[in-house]
Amino acid sequence: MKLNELLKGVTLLNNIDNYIYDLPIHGLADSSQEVNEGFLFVAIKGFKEDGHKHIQHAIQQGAAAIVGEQDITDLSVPYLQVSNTRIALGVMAKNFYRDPASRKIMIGITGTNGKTTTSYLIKHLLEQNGISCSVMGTIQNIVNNASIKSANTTPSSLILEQLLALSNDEAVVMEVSSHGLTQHRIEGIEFDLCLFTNLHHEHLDYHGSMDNYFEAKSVLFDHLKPGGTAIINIDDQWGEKLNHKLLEKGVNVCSIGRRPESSLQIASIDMAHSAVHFRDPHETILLSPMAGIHNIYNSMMAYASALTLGVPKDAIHRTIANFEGVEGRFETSKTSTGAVVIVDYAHTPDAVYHCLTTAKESGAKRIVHIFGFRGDRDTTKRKEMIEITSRISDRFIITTDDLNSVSAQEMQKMSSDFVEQYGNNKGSVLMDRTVAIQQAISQSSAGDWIVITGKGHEKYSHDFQLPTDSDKETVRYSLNGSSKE
Ligand SMILES: CC(=O)N[C@H]1[C@@H](OP(=O)(O)OP(=O)(O)OC[C@H]2O[C@@H](n3ccc(=O)[nH]c3=O)[C@H](O)[C@@H]2O)O[C@H](CO)[C@@H](O)[C@@H]1O[C@H](C)C(=O)N[C@@H](C)C(=O)N[C@H](CCC(=O)O)C(=O)O
Ligand SMILES: Nc1ncnc2c1ncn2[C@@H]1O[C@H](COP(=O)(O)OP(=O)(O)OP(=O)(O)O)[C@@H](O)[C@H]1O
Repeated sequence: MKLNELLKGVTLLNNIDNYIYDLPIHGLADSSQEVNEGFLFVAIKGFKEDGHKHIQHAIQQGAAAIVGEQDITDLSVPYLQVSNTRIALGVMAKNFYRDPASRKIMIGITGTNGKTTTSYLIKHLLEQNGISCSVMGTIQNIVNNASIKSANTTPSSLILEQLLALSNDEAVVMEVSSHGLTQHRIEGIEFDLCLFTNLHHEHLDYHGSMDNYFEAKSVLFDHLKPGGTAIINIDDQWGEKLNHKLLEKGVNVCSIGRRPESSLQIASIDMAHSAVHFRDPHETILLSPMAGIHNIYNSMMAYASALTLGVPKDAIHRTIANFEGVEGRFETSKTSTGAVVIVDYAHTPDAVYHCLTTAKESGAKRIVHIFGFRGDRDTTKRKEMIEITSRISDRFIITTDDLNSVSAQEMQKMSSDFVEQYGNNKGSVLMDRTVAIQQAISQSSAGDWIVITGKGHEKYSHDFQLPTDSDKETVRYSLNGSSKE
């Protein structure tokens, strides 16, 4: 592609000679390590590194031109200065891959909790009803039915355009994180549906306040196509705020909630059968295929999405029933003594609350909760998490999650202090995650529920005593003596 085509929609801050616009560009890279002959290298000032420091490396690798933010004049290849390289990268990636999103049904989901679950539910409903669907999110990306590892919940704009170009699927459902939004990873993408699940305490280390976090999430809705629909849980206070904001702007909103003004109004929820009765406009019953009130909301969000895209109601009701759940989300095993073991990805106070409450509502007589804190991540949510577990569970064990740059000793001390201060005499600390799980399982009996939260589908990032790589494997090993299925 010629440089002038690539630059459509990009405002340059410096003057370049006209002949440069004819330069052929063979590829785009935002990492100097990925530059090949004839590529354009985009220098990004990141959180850890400054891409501008790698411009010479990119040129050695064969870069034909450089885009950056700094005022640079002495390069051996053309230099194009822009005010924001993350935005420019999005626009150029869209041009380079010829805007694949414009030929697809695009669905974006944001919110603190429920994005992954809702996206898998939507994929299921669409595919069962004849619409092939790619998924991009935390666990993996799935394109043309093949799994592709995901490094981020929301990929960089370059990877996103590459995945979209690869996809032959008719629809794409993607999780859109607040980091992704503030870092312009969806620059240039327009969505047919934008969903808001809820907003709770999370990532305040990054956003500073709930208001900033909300503003970051709201940006997704600026990416709605004209005529697109916003689907919002207005039982969430931030969802209600977003609903007002969008209605004032004249956006189509399908709101979900208990209030009479909800487009899909919940009349009642029957927890025993995971069922929601709603007025649609006549009373309808939707059965959630997964336990817990949070999953009833996730199911309603998916229902509203499929309905808006034209899937008939009866087909949705029929096909939602055979949804098999999502890896690492309330995954259930049973011990030989009749105790229940849950592996769940809850790592926010609200998710922990929902997970433990669901265990209780599902018949737990005694809950043993095993979880840990992530090093270097939002430390302000820890107290709330301990308060919640000490209120709902009968016993809790703080163990190791991802330490990141924090030492095991420091995390152990912090955990012990928190247990002592806020643990209501129910907590203890056992840093080896695998031993904590194994002991809890071996000491359990019928009626006990061992709820292991935080890691869900993820592999361990530390070595532990048992020869296992994830909570699921540790549970299997503790139950059967082997970590394999
Ligand atoms: C803190 C953060 O969000 N970082 C994201 C950001 O990285 P960055 O641009 O700051 O990267 P950097 O390492 O400082 O490097 C700057 C630039 O120098 C370049 N470089 C670097 C080295 C070199 O030799 N040559 C070179 O060119 C890099 O390629 C990069 O372009 O942009 C990258 C591309 O989009 C992201 O992959 C990366 O996510 C990191 C891995 C991350 O962990 N992010 C988390 C916080 C995150 O984004 N999480 C959300 C989900 C949150 C949730 O659970 O809800 C997500 O969407 O994943
Ligand atoms: N609608 C919801 N409301 C509150 N908690 C939820 C909801 N849906 C799921 N959860 C809880 O949050 C955990 C993570 O769910 P899920 O992966 O669907 O959310 P997510 O938004 O994708 O999370 P992340 O951004 O961390 O990947 C679940 O294991 C469950 O405990």
